[in-house]
This record gives sequence, C-alpha cells and structure tokens, in this order.
Amino acid sequence: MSIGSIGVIGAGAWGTALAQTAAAGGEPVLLWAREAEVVAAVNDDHANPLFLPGVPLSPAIRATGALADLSACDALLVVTPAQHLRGVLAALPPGDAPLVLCAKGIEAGSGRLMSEIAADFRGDDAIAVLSGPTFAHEVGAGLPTAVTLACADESVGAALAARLARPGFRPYLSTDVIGAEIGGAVKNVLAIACGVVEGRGLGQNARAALISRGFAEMVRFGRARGARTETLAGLAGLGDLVLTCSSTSSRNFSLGLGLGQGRSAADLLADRRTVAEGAFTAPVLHEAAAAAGVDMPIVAGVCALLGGSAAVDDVVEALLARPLTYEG
Ligand SMILES: NC(=O)c1ccc[n+]([C@@H]2O[C@H](COP(=O)([O-])OP(=O)(O)OC[C@H]3O[C@@H](n4cnc5c(N)ncnc54)[C@H](O)[C@@H]3O)[C@@H](O)[C@H]2O)c1
Ligand SMILES: O=P(O)(O)OC[C@H](O)CO
Repeated sequence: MSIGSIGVIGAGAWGTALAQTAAAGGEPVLLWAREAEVVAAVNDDHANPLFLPGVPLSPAIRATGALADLSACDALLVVTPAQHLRGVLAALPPGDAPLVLCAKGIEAGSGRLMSEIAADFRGDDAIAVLSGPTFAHEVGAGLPTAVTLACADESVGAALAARLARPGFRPYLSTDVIGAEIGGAVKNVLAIACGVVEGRGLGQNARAALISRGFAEMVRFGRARGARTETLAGLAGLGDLVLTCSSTSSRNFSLGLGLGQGRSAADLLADRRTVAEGAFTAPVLHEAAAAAGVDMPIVAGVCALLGGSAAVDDVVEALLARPLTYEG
C-alpha cells in the first residue's frame, strides 16, 4: 500500500504543523479550516497567524473550507479538538481513506476514546492514532520530533509512517491504538496538576513525584481499558507527560499554573481561542475511572479544582494524607 495525497482536517496549531510536515517534500496537502480567515491566510499568504504565528508555510499546502474537497485524499489526518471529532467525521462525505486521529482527549458524555468514535465511520484497519511529545511550534519550525503511530493493521501503519516520516519527524510504529490515545488524553490532565504545583510554588520534588504517581494512574487506567504498558511508557504516554509537565508552552500546564496562583477555572478558560483539552477530559476521565474501579486520586484532585469544589491547599493536603501503601 502506498499513500500519496494527504488531507488535514483542522487548521489549529497542530493541524497546521502536521500539514507543514506532510508538505515538506513538496507533495500537495489539502488543509480544511473552519475559519474563513485561516483559509484565506493559508492560500494567499502561506501563513496561519491565528493559530501558528511565525511559521512560513509551504506553498504546497492549499486550504479549503469545504470538507467534501478532501474526498480524493489517500489519507486524512484528523486534528480537530476531541470534543468536535464526532461532528466533523459525521460531516465528511463517505469514503474509505484511513483516518489518522491526532486529537488528545475523551468525548464528554459518552466517555469514548477517539478511535471508538471513529469506529462509527471506518473499520479498525483504517483507523490510526498519531500521538507523542509534539509542541506544534517546534514541529512547525522543523525541530527534531518523534511520535507513536499506532494502527491495528500493520501494512496501513507502515504506509502512513513512510508517508509522514521526515529527517526531523520520526514515527515509531505500534499496533496499540488504545494505548497511544490513552497516553495523550491522560497526560493532559496530569499536566494541569503539574502546572498547579508550579503555580502554588510546591517545588521540583513535588512535580517529579506527581509525574511518577500520575504515570502510575495512567498505567492503571490504560491497562483497565486494554492498553499495553510498553505503549504508555513510550512517546505517547511518558514521553508526552514529561514534555507537558515541565513547560509553560503547554496550554494544559499553563491552565494549572493559573489555578495554582489562585485564579478560577472559569476565568482562565473564558474567551480562549486555543484548546486546553485536559479541562474537558478531566471530568469524563474521572467518571470512567470510577466506573472501571480504577483509583486516580490526582485526576480526582484536578477535577475538584476545575469544578471549584476544593481549594489547591485542600487537594494537596488530601493527596499527601492518603494511607501509606506499596509503590507498585
Ligand atoms: N498544539 C499542539 O502543540 C498539539 C500537539 C499535539 C496534539 N494536539 C492536539 O490536537 C488537537 C487540536 O489542537 P490544536 O492545538 O491544533 O488546536 P488550537 O488550540 O490551535 O485551535 C483550536 C482549533 O479548534 C477548532 N475548532 C473550534 N471549534 C470547532 C468546532 N466547533 N468544530 C471543529 N473545530 C473547531 C479551531 O478551528 C481550531 O482548529 C487537540 O486535541 C490537541 O490536544 C495539539
Ligand atoms: O499545549 P498542550 O498542553 O495541549 O500540549 C500540546 C501537545 O499535546 C504536546 O505534546
């Protein structure tokens, strides 16, 4: 199987950076943007100042506002925020091009992972997940980056990896679709927690403890949903956790930073153009964990902070006062 033309659905920071990578060899890429001004800026100025400022885009990228235009593409990278995935897939004309799911989140209400939503529109063999430690502005600038590319069908995964790989963009293959997406969804919630630690001035020991114990929560939840531990310990899980738990470039970390400084979630989330996925994933992850009997105290703490039902110091005190136990 060989994949030529690529369509990208969603022209936020990540969709634009992925379009830039896919077009790096001069191959045409069609980018669907929801905003008319983004379509115009990409086509007229080869730029996306709204979502990925400062990155001159390849002229091989053409933008469109019509999803139907993507019908002829060999593969589609789906890069809308998690809560909008279903709506966008439902609006796509029917087809069998593989879908590469790039959003990191869980659907509110249904508790479904992105691949579980996509299964309403494609067979398992045509669903892949691309995830890992990937700040869009670094990928847009061509800085070295590695990702997990997971697909149940190894030949489809290999064809997608061959098409998307660049000297500075290195996909590692996996068949663990669920593991790849749980890593990305859970790390966003944990990045909020790490931002709180920073904002409240709790120190680097606390942040390292939180990354470790947060990873333990990710593994417990992932295994309950059928993920492999090795996937969660890879780029899409631990790799992304380390990235977003240590940088204000992360929108999720920055949201937590504000919470730790005493600002309310409502204030911090008001009028945002960009997405902090962890804020949407936290409550649905908390519910899903409870339903599966998986203990996720850090995730529960983040939920309480986002919902305004607890203060930072109370959440920290409760986490530290949990009964002593074995680490493993
Ligand atoms: N930015 C990154 O560095 C990065 C890296 C890896 C993964 N991701 C993931 O990619 C996904 C997209 O994030 P982003 O950073 O590109 O977005 P962004 O924050 O840059 O932009 C918001 C996006 O949401 C879209 N949007 C808003 N309302 C919509 C609707 N009703 N229907 C469809 N789309 C709508 C906008 O058009 C825009 O594309 C998220 O799940 C994010 O976690 C982001
Ligand atoms: O800015 P964030 O927190 O959404 O993180 C972006 C990417 O997920 C990093 O891999």
